[in-house]
Parts: sequence; structure tokens; C-alpha cells
Amino acid sequence: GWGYGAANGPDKWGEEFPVANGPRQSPINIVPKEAQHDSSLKALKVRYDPSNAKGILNNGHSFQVDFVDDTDSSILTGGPVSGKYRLKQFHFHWGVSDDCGSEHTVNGVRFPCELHLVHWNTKYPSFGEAVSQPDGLAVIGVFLKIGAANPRLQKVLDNLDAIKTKGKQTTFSNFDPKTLLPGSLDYWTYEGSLTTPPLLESVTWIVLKEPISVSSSQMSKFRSLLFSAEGEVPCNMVNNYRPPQLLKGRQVRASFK
Ligand SMILES: NS(=O)(=O)c1ccc(NC(=O)NCCCCO)cc1
Ligand SMILES: [Zn+2]
Repeated sequence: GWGYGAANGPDKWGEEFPVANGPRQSPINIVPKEAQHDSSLKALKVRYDPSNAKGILNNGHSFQVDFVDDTDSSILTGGPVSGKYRLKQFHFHWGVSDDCGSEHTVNGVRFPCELHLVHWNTKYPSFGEAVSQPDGLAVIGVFLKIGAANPRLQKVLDNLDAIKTKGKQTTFSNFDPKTLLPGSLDYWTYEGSLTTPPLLESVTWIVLKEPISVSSSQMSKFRSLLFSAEGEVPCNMVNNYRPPQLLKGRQVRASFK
């Protein structure tokens, strides 16, 4: 199956997933000076219920924190979207060193890590239905920048020892992902895709301008995870990011001046 190695990585995904060369692929390089301020863009509104946190899973590509999404208790509204989008999961992408790891870049600058909060449009009956619709998903992207250790992120990282290998999961409850957001919710937005196979072109991307902090030693914690399952030859979970894709005429809008 697909991965991030030389034999199965991003340059090879188009062989099995031809949409990899489609018109609205993600991530992209964001050039702030070319992003148009759109005064009609609303403020982003997120309301998360910490009791919806369900579990934390090593899925062999990243790790994700899954949420109960059978009610409208953890939703994203406003911003560039219309209607309500329910939080399904959040996960991260990171590098083997602090000079790479994010999927989106800003003026070509790569961050060591990027957080994705994945939401689906409640006009569809389920995530599985929404994921193939052009307005099916909304993903909030948050850059992590090396600085002071982040105590709110540490609550997530403290659980990684229990999910070291592919397929391992453990319960993870009472966590508010809002604590992982920066002070400002200023954002760039554009129409894109999932950044991993099946690369479906169903995502309204909402990339926050302000990063949150992560320490270098916290980054080492991410890198202690394995792509491989227990009993397999160990393969460190690093560089699980897709590089920026062609804009192909898309407009990137800014919610701020
Ligand atoms: N990195 S990303 O663009 O935020 C992302 C989010 C979800 C997924 N995929 C997912 O949640 N489920 C797999 C897709 C099922 C398709 O039937 C892939 C990439
Ligand atoms: Zn992602």
C-alpha cells in the first residue's frame, strides 16, 4: 500500500490514484502577498465538546485522535463554509528534523509539523458520504513552530507510548482540541483535497496564519512512533507529509488584511 517511502511515496501515488494530478490537489505553497483579502469571509467559529474525544490510533501513516460524531456537539461553522461541519478526527504531519514536516508552506517556508482538524458537512448523512463530495469536508490546518514546550499538546503526546506501532489504539477522553488552536483564528482558505490517498477533491482548506508552539524534544516524541506494525522491521514514522502541489489557477483568500 501507499506510504511515504521511495517506492510508495507521494511521487508514486498517481499510479493508483490518478486524481493525484487533478485540478484541486493539496497541500499548496501559500504566498500571502498573492492571497486576496475577502471582506465577505466570516469569522471562524469552532465549538468542541471535550467529552466527544474517543480514542487515539496509530493508523500506519500518522496518529489520529477520533471523536464521537453522531451529534452536532463538536462543530465548525462560519469562516468560508456554509452550514455545519462536524469534527471527526485530528492528526499531524511531521519531518525527520525540525526543518521540514508541514504539508502547506508559507512563502516556501516549511514548519516542523502541521495539525489537521478534519470536519465533515452535516448536509451529508456520514463522513463516508461526505468525503467524496466537493463541499464534503473542511480541514483546519495549524502550523507548529519550534519554541517553548506546549503543555496542551503534551496531553496528546503522553499517549504515544501506548500506540507506538501501526494498528495500536487506546482510549483518549476528555480532551478539547480548541486548546490546540492559536490565539488568532485569522486564516487563508482555498478549495483542495485530502493530502493522502485517496486524495479526494472534497476539502475546503482553512489554514491558520498564527502557528502554535512545539519544543524540539516534543518533536522527538512524534518521531518515536513507527510506521511498522509490532513484530515487523521497525520503520520510524517521520516525513509523513506530501509536498506542495500546483495551484492550477486556484485563488487563495485571506480572512484578514
Ligand atoms: N491530511 S488530510 O487531508 O487532513 C486527510 C484527512 C482524512 C483522510 N482520510 C480519511 O479520513 N479517511 C480515509 C478516506 C476514506 C475514503 O473512503 C485523509 C487525509
Ligand atoms: Zn492531514
